[in-house]
Amino acid sequence: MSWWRLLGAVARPAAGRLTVAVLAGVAAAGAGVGLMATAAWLISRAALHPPVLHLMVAIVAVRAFGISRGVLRYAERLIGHDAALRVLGALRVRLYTRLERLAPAGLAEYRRADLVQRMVGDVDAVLDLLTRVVLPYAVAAVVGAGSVGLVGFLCPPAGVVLALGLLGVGLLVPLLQAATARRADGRFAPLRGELATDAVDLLHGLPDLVAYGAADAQLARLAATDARLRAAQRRSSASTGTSAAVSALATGLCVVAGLAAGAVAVRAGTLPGELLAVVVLTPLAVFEAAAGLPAAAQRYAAARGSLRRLADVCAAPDPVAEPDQPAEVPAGPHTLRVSGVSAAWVPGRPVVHGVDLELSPGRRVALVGASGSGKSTVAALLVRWLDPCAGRITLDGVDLRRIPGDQVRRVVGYLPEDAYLFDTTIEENLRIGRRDATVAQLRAALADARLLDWVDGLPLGLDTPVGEHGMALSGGQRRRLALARALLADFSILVLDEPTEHLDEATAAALTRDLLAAARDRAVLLITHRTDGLSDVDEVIRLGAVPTPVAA
Ligand SMILES: Nc1ncnc2c1ncn2[C@@H]1O[C@H](COP(=O)(O)OP(=O)(O)OP(=O)(O)O)[C@@H](O)[C@H]1O
Repeated sequence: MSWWRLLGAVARPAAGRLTVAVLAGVAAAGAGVGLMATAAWLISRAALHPPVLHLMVAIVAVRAFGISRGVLRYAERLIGHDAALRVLGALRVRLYTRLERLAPAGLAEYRRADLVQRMVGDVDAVLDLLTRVVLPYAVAAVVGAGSVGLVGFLCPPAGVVLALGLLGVGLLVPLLQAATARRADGRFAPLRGELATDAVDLLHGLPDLVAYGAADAQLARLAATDARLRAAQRRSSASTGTSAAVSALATGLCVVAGLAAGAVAVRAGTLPGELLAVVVLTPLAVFEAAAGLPAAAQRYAAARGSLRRLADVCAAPDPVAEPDQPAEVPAGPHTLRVSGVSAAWVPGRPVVHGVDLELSPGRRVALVGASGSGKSTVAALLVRWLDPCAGRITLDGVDLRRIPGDQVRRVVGYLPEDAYLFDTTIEENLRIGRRDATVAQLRAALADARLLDWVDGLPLGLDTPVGEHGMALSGGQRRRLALARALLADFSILVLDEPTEHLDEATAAALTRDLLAAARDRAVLLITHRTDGLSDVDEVIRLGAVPTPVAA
């Protein structure tokens, strides 16, 4: 998807508001030009001492233009920002929805900090694009054309001078600026993404970097990226400064040239003397409206770089293809059957081969194997984050490829090894599983995960904050809380990925026992490194080996 298509798609619902903002901007700038023209005429005319009644219309017009200019400018800002913020919101939702669809397999090539930079900084660039590029250019184009018409009507040569000056400031200077600074402006967004990634890497890895004495090298890398960003900013600022100077010069030249053309016209008798000031001073107000155009052109280049990065994410291919004609998820109880399945993250390089397993209500299956043997890949297949490259997975006889991923994930719940706990209360973390759960249901899930006594003993109970990444809890408590959340969501089939990783033997054995008991009549696939303590499961499947029935 190209960046302008993306912008068009998210901006369409706000097109009406944007148009009103442009109209208010045109009216405000028009009032500015009208104020200057009327005031110029009024001063010239007043110098001839006419009866004051002859000046009344102009006096009232000056007042009306002066007051309405401020009011209209306020309206333009208000409506323009309202429209742009709506577009921003729509773009953020679109990007988030896309990330949701891509995660996790489709995001492998992106760094997290860079994605955050895209979500925040690059999306914000759209605000700049609409309020500081589109609006000023639209307003300057309309007001410029109108003013050239007015001045040209009074004194054609002065109109030509004004038209040339406006073309110079609005088109020529931005084009020259783009030629000198386009590369620098377009590099801002990627360089900011790189800088964010380096900074987050440094912060996360700081203890290891300090322990190995490698912090200086990482800092040097960060400094080098920062230096490249500063160099780009310096180049861009130099070109902005030059453009501002050239624009000011062009404005001055236009006024002088307009004065010369007007004076010639007055001498030739084609322009009444009191209109000379109108011809000379009106361009000042028009150039005020056009003065921001070179900076707008620069912002355009930077915003285009940001939008391209967003369009890249939106155009990234889906890791799994959603069905054209989706099948209904059959009513429970559910049975998931995996037959001769192979899977690859990279096409042509399968990492699991010929896996068979069945998860029917109440059945517990353990999936064991060495690190890297593909256990988590099997989990990804079951929740349809990945489709098999050979073999078949069915849910109650329906091929999983025919069921939309979201619906599969309503039946099959995945509890990853590092289930994320949000930096909020125990209750809010549980409610991710089921938003509308009653307190009794929350307590029941905690009881099933053997966490209720501990929560009841806390001074704040369910309102206890868990800290960033659940750091205020022990490793075992974190996993039990994540399990309670999964139980609350009431999936028919639960895939538990290394739930006892990094726990001591006794805690791990107790947790495994508890979670298998808590799953009750649900089907459970327990992925684990540990081969001991699996006496409670019905079958142990060793990846790459023949399945070993443990109990009937
Ligand atoms: N999102 C991904 N993109 C690309 N390759 C991946 C992805 N996830 C896993 N792999 C690759 O698939 C292979 C199997 O990895 P997987 O995580 O399934 O193994 P595992 O048995 O769960 O390992 P561990 O026990 O260490 O967690 C590895 O070679 C890994 O590099």
